[in-house]
Amino acid sequence: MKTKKISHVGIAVKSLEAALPLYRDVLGMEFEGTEEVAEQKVRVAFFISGESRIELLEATSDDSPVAKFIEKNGEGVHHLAYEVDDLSAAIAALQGQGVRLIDTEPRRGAHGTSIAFLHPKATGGVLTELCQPGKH
Ligand SMILES: C[C@@H](C(=O)O)C(=O)SCCNC(=O)CCNC(=O)[C@H](O)C(C)(C)COP(=O)(O)OP(=O)(O)OC[C@H]1O[C@@H](n2cnc3c(N)ncnc32)[C@H](O)[C@@H]1OP(=O)(O)O
Ligand SMILES: [Co+2]
Repeated sequence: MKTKKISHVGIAVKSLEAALPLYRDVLGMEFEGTEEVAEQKVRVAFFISGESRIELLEATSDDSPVAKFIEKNGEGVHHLAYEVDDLSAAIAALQGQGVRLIDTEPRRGAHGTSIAFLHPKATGGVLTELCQPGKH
């Protein structure tokens, strides 16, 4: 498996609306819009940063991974996402290397991507997402 660029950095926030001015008006980043990703129980907002993005994540329910994360750690960096060309092949390669995965099948991510998470216990405490654009 070979990762390409950093697709995005996911940041857990309590409220997208409250966090938006920092990224758009203080840091001066281009705001791409918001989207709900029901399967992940999040609402996300994207900002463009060069060839990568910042993904703000707001929980849409109490049992959302993001709600649990904020309860435990407060707001902050939640995950790193790398782009891959072929997510199914990447998952198979990781399984072949015995890497602990959260998702053994591609799931639907934001703006039509296919995504899969590696377990933070397998990645030195960094929740890691693989992301294939325009697949789902
Ligand atoms: C929209 C989409 C997209 O980009 O397109 C997204 O990004 S969706 C983004 C939101 N979706 C996700 O995050 C889906 C993948 N995440 C998950 O399945 C879950 O959050 C897990 C990572 C498996 C953790 O859930 P679990 O119920 O096990 O919670 P837990 O608090 O008991 O955590 C188990 C251990 O993992 C650690 N842990 C939990 N979340 C972590 C995180 N974000 N980064 C690093 N470590 C983390 C905890 O501290 C704990 O370690 P200790 O045992 O040492 O205390
Ligand atoms: Co993400």
